[in-house]
Amino acid sequence: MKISVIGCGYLGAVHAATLASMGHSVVGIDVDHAKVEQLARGAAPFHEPGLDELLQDGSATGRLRFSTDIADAACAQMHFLCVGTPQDKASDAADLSYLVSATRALLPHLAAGAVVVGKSTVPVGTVDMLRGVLGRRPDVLLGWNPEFLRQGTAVKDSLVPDRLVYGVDGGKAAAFNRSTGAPVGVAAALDAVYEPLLRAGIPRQVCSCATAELIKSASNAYLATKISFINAVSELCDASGADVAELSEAMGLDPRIGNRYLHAGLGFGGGCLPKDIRSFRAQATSHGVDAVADWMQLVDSVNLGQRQRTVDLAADLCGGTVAGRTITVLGASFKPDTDDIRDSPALDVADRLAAAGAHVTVTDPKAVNNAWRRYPRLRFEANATRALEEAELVLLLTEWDEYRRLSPAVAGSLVRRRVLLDARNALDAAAWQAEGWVVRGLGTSAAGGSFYPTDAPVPASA
Ligand SMILES: NC(=O)C1=CN([C@@H]2O[C@H](COP(=O)(O)OP(=O)(O)OC[C@H]3O[C@@H](n4cnc5c(N)ncnc54)[C@H](O)[C@@H]3O)[C@@H](O)[C@H]2O)C=CC1
Ligand SMILES: O=C(O)[C@H]1O[C@H](OP(=O)(O)OP(=O)(O)OC[C@H]2O[C@@H](n3ccc(=O)[nH]c3=O)[C@H](O)[C@@H]2O)[C@H](O)[C@@H](O)[C@@H]1O
Repeated sequence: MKISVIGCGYLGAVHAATLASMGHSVVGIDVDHAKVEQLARGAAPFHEPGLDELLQDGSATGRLRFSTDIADAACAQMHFLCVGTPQDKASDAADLSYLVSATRALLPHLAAGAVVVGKSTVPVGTVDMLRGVLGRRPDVLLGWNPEFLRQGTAVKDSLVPDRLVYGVDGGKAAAFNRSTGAPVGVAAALDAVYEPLLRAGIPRQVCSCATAELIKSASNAYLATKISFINAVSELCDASGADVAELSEAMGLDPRIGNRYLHAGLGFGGGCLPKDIRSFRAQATSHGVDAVADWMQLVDSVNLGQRQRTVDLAADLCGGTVAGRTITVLGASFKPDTDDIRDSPALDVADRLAAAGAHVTVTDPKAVNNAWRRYPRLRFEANATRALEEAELVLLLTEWDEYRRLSPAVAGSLVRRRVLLDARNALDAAAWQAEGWVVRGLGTSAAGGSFYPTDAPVPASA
């Protein structure tokens, strides 16, 4: 099928490349000339494992090309909208201006009966709004197919997704021919696009556009909820002498709970979860659903609280203040296996430490080039060994494999003081302690012995 993908960032570039790998003829359109030029050369403009190979295959087979000219989308019958929907500068709501301008730009190039499907994450009601933008083109079909890929595993997540969601006008009842049961309209077009995935047994759920929009928002809100829940509990663990890693491992063994997104630490960042929970909050508020709005507010504040908790713990480990201390931060990206620094918890913490007077060196295997210009207070060093030299405190803030594999003995020979704050609870604390390191984590610093306050009243039964 001839397909256009409008917006070739972290989502769109991967979507375009995976569609080409499924045998479709794809043109990716973006307004960013540098990005398009790089993609056209078969080089991903960001670090995403497996993407370079897919781009090169697509270009070698002639099935994948990129352009800055929206007129090049005219050859396609199917168009995927993948532009950004960042947080509005003045509120919690999503900024839909890129979506509106991309749809307006596409409008004059739509063939008769074309299908336009959005993949960007949007507030409920966006499809209805865009139908207005499409205006006098009742022949054009519009639907929503939210995306659930994660950066760092985006190629695999696209080729083997957990599920496909199709939001179509009229929902499930309108998506299939009453007598034959065959899909029609947007559902039929999406089935044709994803035929190899459906053949492999990937489940697809067909629903109304409003439901599809909310499935995506609610999914990210739930993931964020799980993370903030365990992080709130981690604070209780610290206050009571329990260990959150052992706690979450045991909780996760219950299949009704599961252990994924139950890893306590510095919390979530990135270009999606933070802005999506704020957008969800704004949606709930505008629909008068206070419970969801309050819930999202709490999830957000617990998450941001983890950053200050880490800064406070760093000060404790430096004897009360970080001012004048030499600190090394391992990790700058918002999670491992990506160079994306959007709302990176690691950089936020590093910058707060520098603002408090510490001399902070940040190292990262991939994200240094993205970060150094935006954080003038921080010193960047791509080489972890050099970054560790003379440190009085080491913070692990993004758990790249390279840092998980660090030898405590070698690291110990580089630093001035063997003090480690593992804010991702990712390292083997015992192995580091055996090399003379003082190790603290978030919710994992139970020092053995009782934390029962000595002045607490003795229970009557004791
Ligand atoms: N990054 C991710 O892992 C995922 C992102 N999403 C959603 O996908 C959407 C895009 O996110 P990202 O790819 O991360 O953002 P991004 O910022 O990396 O990419 C957006 C791209 O759209 C381009 N663009 C803006 N206006 C345009 C226009 N009028 N015509 C053509 N191109 C235009 C930009 O130049 C940029 O390259 C967001 O709604 C996000 O929430 C959904 C699932 C996963
Ligand atoms: O809408 C999106 O853009 C995407 O957002 C997330 O994907 P992503 O942000 O790429 O990365 P995740 O692996 O979900 O991690 C998000 C953040 O949560 C943190 N995290 C994750 C898991 C955990 O147990 N604890 C934790 O703190 C990570 O360090 C990271 O900062 C969702 O997982 C995807 O399903 C969704 O498609």
